[in-house]
Amino acid sequence: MVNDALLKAVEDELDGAHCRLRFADDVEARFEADTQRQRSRNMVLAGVISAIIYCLFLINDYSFRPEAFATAVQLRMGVMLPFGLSVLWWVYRGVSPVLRETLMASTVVVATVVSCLIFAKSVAPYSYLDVFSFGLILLVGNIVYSLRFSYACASSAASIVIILAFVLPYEPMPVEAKRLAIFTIIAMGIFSLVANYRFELSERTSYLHVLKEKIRAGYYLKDNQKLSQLSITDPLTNLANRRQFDAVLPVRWKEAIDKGMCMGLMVIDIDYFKAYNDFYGHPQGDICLQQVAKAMHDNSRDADLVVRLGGEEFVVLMVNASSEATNVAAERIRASIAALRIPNFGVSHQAYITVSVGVAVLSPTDELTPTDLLSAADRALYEAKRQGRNAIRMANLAGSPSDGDAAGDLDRLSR
Ligand SMILES: Nc1nc2c(ncn2[C@@H]2O[C@H](COP(=O)(O)OP(=O)(O)OP(=O)(O)O)[C@@H](O)[C@H]2O)c(=O)[nH]1
Repeated sequence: MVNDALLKAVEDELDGAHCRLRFADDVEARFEADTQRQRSRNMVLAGVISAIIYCLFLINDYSFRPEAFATAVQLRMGVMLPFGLSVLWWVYRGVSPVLRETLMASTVVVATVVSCLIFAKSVAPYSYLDVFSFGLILLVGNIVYSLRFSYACASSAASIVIILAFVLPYEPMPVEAKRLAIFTIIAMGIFSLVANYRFELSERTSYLHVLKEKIRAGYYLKDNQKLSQLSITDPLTNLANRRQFDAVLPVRWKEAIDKGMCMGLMVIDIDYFKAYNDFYGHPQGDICLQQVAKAMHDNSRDADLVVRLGGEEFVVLMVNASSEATNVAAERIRASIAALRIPNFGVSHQAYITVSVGVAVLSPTDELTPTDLLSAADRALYEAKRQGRNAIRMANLAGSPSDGDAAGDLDRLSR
């Protein structure tokens, strides 16, 4: 379910959560998926503790009804214990929610039957006192297991009917004691069901609140990521903006020093863009900037940072690029923009939009700064403009990996 729909569903549930013990199907499925594992584990732990205590009741069997002790051992250890442990193993392995609740509720009913059989088997004088303890079985199902409310109601009702069926015809027990025991058991059943209801309701309501906050936190995170992305992106061209360039350049510079790599930088400026703007108008100028930016982006490697510094000036930052590779990349960009064949009637009827590129490549050291690289590329751009535009010029830098690159070669490349 997409988060918007889920959030709406959760809010709807919260609006009506004061008495509902089942969510709409989508939210219920999510609730089960999120809580099932922990719930099964809790139930198994509660089941193991209850099984131990159930078996410890053999001590009472031994002292109250020694003549039925053998039967009690057989029923508690030979029937109830294997049945209960099998159910717990099954639940631990993972079953559907319906089967989990049914299996756990069945242990309550089977424990009631087993306890009633032991009780009915004995005619010892105080054996009937055991009936008062049957209410504990209801407490286990409703509070210790915390069965879902409907299963708690069903298993409590079934257990009470079974107890009535065994206790009412049991002659050695005085009528007053029967009445008191049955009242006590029914009262325990009702009180524990009230607690069970409130527990499930608060569990579900808390879950909804937590889920709602989680979904909202997800939104905030996404919004923050979006905002961060916006703050480092040029809105017109979607290229990186100057802020991103200023943040990334020192990092890549340091990385290049550490790894002994060289760094290439192109400063790219659209030729006669003022004339274009004056002739076609500012909105058309924006479209032209977008086309030029796309060509730059499409003709750069993913690892290169393509930046709109401002106006019609761009930068491409290349790490681990030799002079030759940087020049080839610069030429690819220059040629791709010329190939757009965007007419620039502001200059002449034969003119098209072109760019001039200043290139600088060097191996960063602690003695140099990123500004040295930028200034050198700027000076090279000025040269390219001065010598006629639609050209690439390479800065002649001390420390450049190929100082000897001749401007003449670049001229040939660029024309
Ligand atoms: N449409 C548009 N124009 C812009 C934007 N930013 C800067 N400009 C225009 O870009 C033009 C830059 O002109 P100049 O700096 O004179 O450079 P040029 O005409 O390209 O000349 P050379 O660089 O010497 O080839 C100006 O007309 C600015 O108004 C923008 O975001 N959109």
